[in-house]
Amino acid sequence: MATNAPETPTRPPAVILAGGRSMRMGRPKAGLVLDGRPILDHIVERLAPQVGSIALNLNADPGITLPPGLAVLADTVPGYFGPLAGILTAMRHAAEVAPHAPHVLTVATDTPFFPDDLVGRLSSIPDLEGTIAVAWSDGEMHPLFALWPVAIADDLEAWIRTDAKLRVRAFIARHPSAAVDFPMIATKAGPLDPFFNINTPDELQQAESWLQRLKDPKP
Ligand SMILES: Nc1nc2c(ncn2[C@@H]2O[C@H](COP(=O)(O)OP(=O)(O)OP(=O)(O)O)[C@@H](O)[C@H]2O)c(=O)[nH]1
Ligand SMILES: [Mg+2]
Repeated sequence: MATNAPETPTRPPAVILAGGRSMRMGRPKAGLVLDGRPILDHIVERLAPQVGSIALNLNADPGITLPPGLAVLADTVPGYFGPLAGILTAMRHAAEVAPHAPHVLTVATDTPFFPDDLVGRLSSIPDLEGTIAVAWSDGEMHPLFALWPVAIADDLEAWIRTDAKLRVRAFIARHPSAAVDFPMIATKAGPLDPFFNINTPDELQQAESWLQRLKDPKP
């Protein structure tokens, strides 16, 4: 989605990762509805103030009308090679739409409570250039929430074409990286991990419950 903001290091291009098969959910996660609205609306709303442009990485029809103006990108290396294929697609897209942007941001379509200061904090690490800045919370890495140097796209493509396991963490370990820790969100029902992600119908119900708690006044 085009916004009026220029592409600067603090307003990077962004890609929403939704290219998986959604096997556990049983239907495309990009087509989920949360709080009566498409989950993509929640994601785009949170992302738009933080980034210069937004595209959506998808490999199948999500079965809904997409938010207007969202560029849709199929994997540049087709064959469901996993999230790294989505990250590569994001890097290739960024190189096209924002040739001077050193990084591209990725977020996942199934993680609706991600921080509204995600980009600000990821891009504030020292020596950002050439570094993968990755979100953490509660002692866990969230490797799909990261700023990726576009310059490592060819290395990633070679890795996808040759590595058997295709683990995102293993790819990150090949490059300089920095961890940025995000706090839990306080709710009346206890702490909510901002990177709570929805994989199953049960987790979709949990997300609905968290949303109602977030609407309550802060404890
Ligand atoms: N581009 C792309 N993205 C993928 C692929 N596999 C998973 N992803 C994305 O990676 C993220 C994490 O994957 P999961 O949460 O396991 O989603 P999923 O693979 O669709 O769901 P399951 O089939 O239930 O594992 C999600 O945003 C997926 O859309 C793939 O082959 N290509
Ligand atoms: Mg998966």
